[in-house]
Amino acid sequence: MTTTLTAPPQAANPLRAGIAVNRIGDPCSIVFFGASGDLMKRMLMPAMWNLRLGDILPANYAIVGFSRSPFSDQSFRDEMRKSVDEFSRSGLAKEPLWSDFANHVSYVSGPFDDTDAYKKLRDVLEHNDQQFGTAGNRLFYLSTPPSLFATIVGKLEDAGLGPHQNKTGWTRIIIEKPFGTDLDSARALQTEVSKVFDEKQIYRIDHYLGKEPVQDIMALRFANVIFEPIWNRRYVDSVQITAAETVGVEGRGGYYDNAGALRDMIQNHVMNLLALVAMEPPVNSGADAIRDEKFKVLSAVRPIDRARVMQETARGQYEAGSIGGKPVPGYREEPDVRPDSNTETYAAVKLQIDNWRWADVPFYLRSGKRLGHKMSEIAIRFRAIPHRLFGEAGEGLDNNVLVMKIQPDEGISLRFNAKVPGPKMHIRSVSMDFNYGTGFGVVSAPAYERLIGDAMRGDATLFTRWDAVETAWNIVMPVLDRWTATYDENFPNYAAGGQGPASSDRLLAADGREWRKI
Ligand SMILES: NC(=O)C1=CN([C@@H]2O[C@H](COP(=O)(O)OP(=O)(O)OC[C@H]3O[C@@H](n4cnc5c(N)ncnc54)[C@H](OP(=O)(O)O)[C@@H]3O)[C@@H](O)[C@H]2O)C=CC1
Ligand SMILES: O=C1O[C@H](COP(=O)(O)O)[C@@H](O)[C@H](O)[C@H]1O
Repeated sequence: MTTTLTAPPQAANPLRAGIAVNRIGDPCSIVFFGASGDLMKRMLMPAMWNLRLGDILPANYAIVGFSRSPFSDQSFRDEMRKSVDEFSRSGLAKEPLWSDFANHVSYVSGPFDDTDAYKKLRDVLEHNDQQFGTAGNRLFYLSTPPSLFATIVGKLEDAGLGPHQNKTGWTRIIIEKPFGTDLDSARALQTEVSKVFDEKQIYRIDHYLGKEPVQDIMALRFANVIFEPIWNRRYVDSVQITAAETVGVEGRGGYYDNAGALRDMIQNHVMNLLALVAMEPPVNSGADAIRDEKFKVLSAVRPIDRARVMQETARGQYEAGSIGGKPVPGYREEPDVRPDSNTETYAAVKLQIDNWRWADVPFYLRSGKRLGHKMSEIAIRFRAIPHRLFGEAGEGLDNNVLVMKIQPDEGISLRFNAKVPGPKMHIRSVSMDFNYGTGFGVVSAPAYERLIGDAMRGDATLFTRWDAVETAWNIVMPVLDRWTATYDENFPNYAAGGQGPASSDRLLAADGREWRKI
């Protein structure tokens, strides 16, 4: 069978020239463990459908859902069609393509610790090789409660589905976050997974890495000559990394109340942003070269002194408030959250990187739920000008700030000072903005599409390697330990819809700085 590539729409905008879709995955069966779950419904199946629409799925593919719910193949397909209709960026699933796609979808029902269920799975995979030409290639996607990751990996091996038992094709595994709940549990999980899979076969997903503006951090830094010379302690005053959300726990209170913002966002997504923005240029653009540099810079993060955790961090928990004019309940009123919960829904941490490039440049990281706006960004604040030429006209000039806007309004913005038109020399801060949507005339694909496609092609660049996961846990552990051990009597301490707790403002004020407004 052959696959036709969809030609990119004709470029009216010169920036679009050269955008081509040529990222077709290898023939394979993809097995989604946790196929009846929330992530599958909202993200993973819509992503598969859009990969099909974009001709990024190979002609020889098969999709297998696996979970306990007793679906037949047909009732699972019907369920998946509903989720595509509701959540796919391409709108309602259209015929005849949907029926063709649905033919490639099947379902295995059973508990993840049941050996017989894996035998059924093995039969389905062998059948797929015959019927769809999937060539023995298998991609297992673990979208299940993390407590089941190790069990599933062990059972795959028991059923003869381990990568080293596969004599005809490749076997890879995508593992959802969180990879562990602390350093020890992450190491224990790694021990179990690595008994069956080699590092090159393991794809630890961090969906932030699949976001276009996050991938663009490397392009901005290493495909331009003007930024890298000033990307260091001589010119940079400080760096702020923010991942602010307006949503609360969205029906995931049971998970979140045992996680909190530090585990849920800082240890993985925000730490990956830090690594990309602070790392040295990799020796090439291969997965290992990039991940070597990410690991190196994370290793250079100064461990937070356990005695100073409360000075170097801030935590918060939201109380009832309003967002976009609508009242929302406090965290402790959310379903499955303990009424006296000590879990932080906001975390801020100040880090230092001990290397030649970044010595003495503070990196301020923050993430929180139920804040005033959704906003993820990296802001590089440059130093003040060394000499004031313009006397009073230059009083109170803002420092230059380069902002990489990850979402929403994906783009890059440079704040600089300019003369206000008129007879007098009056200077004011202005900004030069690039927006991905209008600049390239395309809407970015959701991260899961990019990441699943990459795993099908064996490109691990946008997945987190074990050494980085371990190092990121190492960085947050002193904070986790101290926060867990100390009940915060001030909780809840910020109103939903606001800027976060006052303690977070004090963290920066102590250094004579302020957070950017959310
Ligand atoms: N949902 C989200 O927004 C996000 C989720 N994630 C991660 O994705 C993963 C999945 O999350 P989510 O979809 O929300 O979880 P859900 O709780 O919605 O789904 C869990 C899935 O696992 C299945 N399952 C659970 N226990 C068993 C078992 N013993 N045997 C067989 N199947 C079982 C369930 O099947 P059944 O109900 O049929 O028993 C269900 O399909 C988690 O690792 C989570 O941390 C990461 C980022 C965001
Ligand atoms: O991994 C997670 O990410 C989401 C935020 O993702 P975004 O793409 O909307 O920024 C967060 O809501 C969730 O709690 C967390 O588990």
